Amino acid sequence: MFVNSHPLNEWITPEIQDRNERILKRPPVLDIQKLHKSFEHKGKPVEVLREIDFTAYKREFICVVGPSGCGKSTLARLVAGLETIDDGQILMDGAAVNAPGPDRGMVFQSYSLFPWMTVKDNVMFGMVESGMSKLTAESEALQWIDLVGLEKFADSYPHQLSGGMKQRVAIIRALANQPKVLLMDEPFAALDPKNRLKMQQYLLEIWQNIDITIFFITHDLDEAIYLADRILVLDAHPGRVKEVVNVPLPRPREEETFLSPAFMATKAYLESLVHHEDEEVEDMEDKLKMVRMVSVNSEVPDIF
Ligand SMILES: Nc1ncnc2c1ncn2[C@@H]1O[C@H](COP(=O)(O)OP(=O)(O)OP(=O)(O)O)[C@@H](O)[C@H]1O
Repeated sequence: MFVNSHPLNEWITPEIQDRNERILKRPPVLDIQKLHKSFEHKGKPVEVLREIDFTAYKREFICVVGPSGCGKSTLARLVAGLETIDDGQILMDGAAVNAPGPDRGMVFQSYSLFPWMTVKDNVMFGMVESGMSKLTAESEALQWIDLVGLEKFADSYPHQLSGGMKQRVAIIRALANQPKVLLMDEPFAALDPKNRLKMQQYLLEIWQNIDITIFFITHDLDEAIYLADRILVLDAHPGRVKEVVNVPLPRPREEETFLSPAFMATKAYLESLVHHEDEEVEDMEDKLKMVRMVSVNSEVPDIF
């Protein structure tokens, strides 16, 4: 008989299991089906994504990780409707994606704010474009600006803001248009570790308070574990789904989450999936053993 002995199962408590099951019963929001994508390179097609199948459910937080060049950004751009699909399909609430649309908001690493507009005008922009009156858009924009603590900067220009502030504006600008899915491609990669953590905390807080599914690309495993309900792990050349990992961590997540044995076990497991798979399997087993010892002794040794 097949026995399910996934290395992370021991960290899945009944509460986490219950939450995971509830998420999978929600309506699917983003449904990627048998997706293929190739690019031309020196006159020849190079396959970047092969047969990607993945479904994200309402209010789920998904992170996508994988080795450099495995097609993470390409996948985000396909979902955004910025690239054409070669084969397969992407459905948003059951409707095929073939162009950008207001149901998908986007935030990238490079701050895509309009430099000639104030913070308030940047946030208002999409709402006014979609037909909202300037007065209503302004009042909504100010509420969003308050939500991320930037009320004193509503009339500032992007160049007067720090990197973290700019990303807060980029996030609320995307959210102000009420998308169903927020696509984020390495949004915090340019920030220093302290500001990065702050931004992750902001994002979790916002996400917990609004009805949004987040599809977040990162190469940072700590970031993925801290944020996600499930992590889509891609393989490279061509990019394929290697595994979808359920994150065995309760919510809300705190800073201490990074030190928990379940976090460390998840990181060790993801490292074994993402980096040099073959030679690191034994190494991962050692790390997982160590994590088990730590949880028994409930002390965190310096080696972590
Ligand atoms: N417009 C394009 N034309 C040709 N090749 C492209 C194009 N966009 C991406 N590629 C190629 O597709 C592959 C996947 O790129 P992509 O940026 O999606 O990977 P990634 O996983 O996001 O990488 P990284 O983690 O390094 O950012 C790379 O080999 C890249 O050179």
